[in-house]
Amino acid sequence: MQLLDGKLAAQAIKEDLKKKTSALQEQGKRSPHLAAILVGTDGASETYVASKVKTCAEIGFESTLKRFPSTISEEELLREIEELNNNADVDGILVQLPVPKHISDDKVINAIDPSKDVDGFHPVSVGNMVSGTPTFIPATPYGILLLLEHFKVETKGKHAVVIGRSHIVGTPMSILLSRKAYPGNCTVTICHSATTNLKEICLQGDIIVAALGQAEFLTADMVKEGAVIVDVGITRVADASKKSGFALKGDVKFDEVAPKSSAITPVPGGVGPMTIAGLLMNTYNAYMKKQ
Ligand SMILES: Nc1nc(=O)c2c([nH]1)NC[C@@H]1CN(c3ccc(C(=O)N[C@@H](CCC(=O)O)C(=O)O)cc3)C=[N+]21
Repeated sequence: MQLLDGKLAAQAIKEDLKKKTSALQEQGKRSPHLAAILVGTDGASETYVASKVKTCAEIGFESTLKRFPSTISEEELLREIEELNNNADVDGILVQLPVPKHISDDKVINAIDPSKDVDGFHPVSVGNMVSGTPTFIPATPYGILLLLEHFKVETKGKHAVVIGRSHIVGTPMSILLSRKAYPGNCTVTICHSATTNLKEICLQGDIIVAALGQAEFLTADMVKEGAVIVDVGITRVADASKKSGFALKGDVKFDEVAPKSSAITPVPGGVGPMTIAGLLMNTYNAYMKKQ
């Protein structure tokens, strides 16, 4: 069993971006700049955004974190996005989701200039991905592709089973894995809450991407011997023995699935760090497109 170590793969990508950024600075150019908007004080969102900002600093990217109380109006938030759209020194804009209920996700996503849409959620980015001329791929699927590439996982002709059909992970992941380019060229099955024979389908999977958001859902009896397992889930489960009061659990029951798999991502330290790597790659690409 090979551990698909996302921390390690993300480190290699970060080092590469750091070198590229120093080269830009030596030419007297400014650095790529990511602007993140965080609304409210959700614990997990705080952690992720802090991690994105910290990683920018590590590799020499500029970053701006704009924080707003959960009482901010939709109108005001849209104005803030517009301001970042018009700021020529900002390459990538990310609005950490979820936003409070009185604010429309769709309006927020649509407000972002597609040339700065490093999350890849804007309809223009989605359209470009589907029509085979991707501009920005959502960070998590992008990170997973980079991870498979880093560890040279064979994907051609494999049956990939994607569990979950979210716009952020399941849907784009299934599209990307079906493309001809490596890593891809898979036969893809998407499973979801209305799938009746999930276990039978999973047992056929050479590659399983678990992205349904249910802690320890995928068990050993659902997995074929030698399958490659990508665990996208990250759920905080109460755990009194931890200083934080919680443990992070993936969508895969790691201890029993790992021995059966040929390769598997851990949680934490798997897809999470690669999501950040995907976001930084998108930010760098946004910067380069403007040059
Ligand atoms: N507009 C938007 N873009 C996002 O990309 C986005 C978002 N909203 N909302 C929430 C999800 C979640 N997400 C993660 C990023 C890093 C880790 C990560 O680094 N996780 C660490 C553990 C971090 C911890 O201790 O909690 C790991 O898996 O090793 C996880 C999850 C980005 N998201």
